[in-house]
Amino acid sequence: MKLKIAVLAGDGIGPEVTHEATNILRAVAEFGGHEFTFVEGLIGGVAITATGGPLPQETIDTALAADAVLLGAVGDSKYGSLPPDKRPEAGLLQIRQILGGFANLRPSIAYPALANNSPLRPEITKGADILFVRELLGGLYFGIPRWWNRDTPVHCEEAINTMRYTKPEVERVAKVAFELASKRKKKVTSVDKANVLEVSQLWRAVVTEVAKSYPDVTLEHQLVDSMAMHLMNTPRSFDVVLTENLFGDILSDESGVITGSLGMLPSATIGGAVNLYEPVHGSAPDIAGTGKANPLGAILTAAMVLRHSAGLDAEADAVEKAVTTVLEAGHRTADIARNTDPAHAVVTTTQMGKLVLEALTQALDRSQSLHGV
Ligand SMILES: NC(=O)c1ccc[n+]([C@@H]2O[C@H](COP(=O)([O-])OP(=O)(O)OC[C@H]3O[C@@H](n4cnc5c(N)ncnc54)[C@H](O)[C@@H]3O)[C@@H](O)[C@H]2O)c1
Ligand SMILES: CC(C)[C@H](C(=O)O)[C@@H](O)C(=O)O
Ligand SMILES: [Mg+2]
Repeated sequence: MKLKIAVLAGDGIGPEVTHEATNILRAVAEFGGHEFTFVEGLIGGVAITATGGPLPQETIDTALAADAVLLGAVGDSKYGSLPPDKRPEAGLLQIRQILGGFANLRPSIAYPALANNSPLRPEITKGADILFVRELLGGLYFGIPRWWNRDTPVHCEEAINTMRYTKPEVERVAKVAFELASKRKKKVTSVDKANVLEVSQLWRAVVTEVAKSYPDVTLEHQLVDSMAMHLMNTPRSFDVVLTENLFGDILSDESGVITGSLGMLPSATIGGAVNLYEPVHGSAPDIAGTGKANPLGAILTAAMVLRHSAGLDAEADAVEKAVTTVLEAGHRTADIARNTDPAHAVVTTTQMGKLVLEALTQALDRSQSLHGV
């Protein structure tokens, strides 16, 4: 099959982890005789430096002409004092809006091999397998009005963001959550703040209505504050967790504790003109350029590209299995090296990428010989 992938590596560790993810995609293409092409584009701080803005028109054109967009991360403290609409992050929000995907899927799995890396006890995390469905185009991120009443945040006395949702916006993302839950453990936990916010009351009413079309799926509602606590206390009790934009941003990072590291979490955004794939983590300026970045979130994101944009489910499974194999063999980047066997040296970003590539190549070789190819 043919797949044109726009690669927007971005800032900080973005290019480091994206490089490992594209290596995996190239290997899958080579083995299967697929034609994957990669077209690079600028976004974030690197785009500001090169062109003056965080999302050049050329990048928009590249992304819209692609079958899938693979993004690393954006964010650079150099541009930290710019107003929100000029910062690197604005490029990310704009590309999300332009591509139009509204359902951001963020799986969070407790890998048995990483059970001792989580600050949570293994008996709490064991078997946890959560899929966050985060609404990505609404809420406080995009609501109008938004402003501050002077030129800079330092001098302003008042600032406004608006949390706004319409019924169709909630309906369409809720349907995605119920569809996915009906193929999993058949439970949706909808997160809101309906005890205080009108927007959340609308959210709850619409989700309850959508649930009626999925009688085999159980729906529960949780208020976001206690949800943050339940997530750490009983992660195994959740299946699909449906949230508005900001609540999903916060809770999905929190779920990195279940997996063992934020660097392990992938995501895929579906429902728009072109699917957008990005690891959940940011540009991690504290470790950029040190070889400490964990590429597994980006590699697992590549697996989501294979599943959701290429229809290559077996290959996606093979990439995920290769990650598990490498973890089970004891290999660790620094972020997942807590309580590990001291016999295993901590590996760098590149070494981890190579290890997954080797495990994947071996698995693909085996499956080819099994099928007599
Ligand atoms: N999708 C994105 O592009 C995205 C997502 C989140 C944050 N950001 C941006 O990134 C910048 C830094 O934000 P932050 O520090 O709050 O969040 P971050 O996700 O970049 O980092 C949080 C912590 O997790 C660690 N970490 C993150 N990814 C890791 C990985 N792959 N391997 C090992 N450790 C990893 C970092 O070292 C840091 O200690 C900000 O400018 C923010 O806006 C971008
Ligand atoms: C960088 C930022 C705009 C982004 C978000 O808030 O959506 C990030 O935190 C994420 O989780 O993808
Ligand atoms: Mg986030």
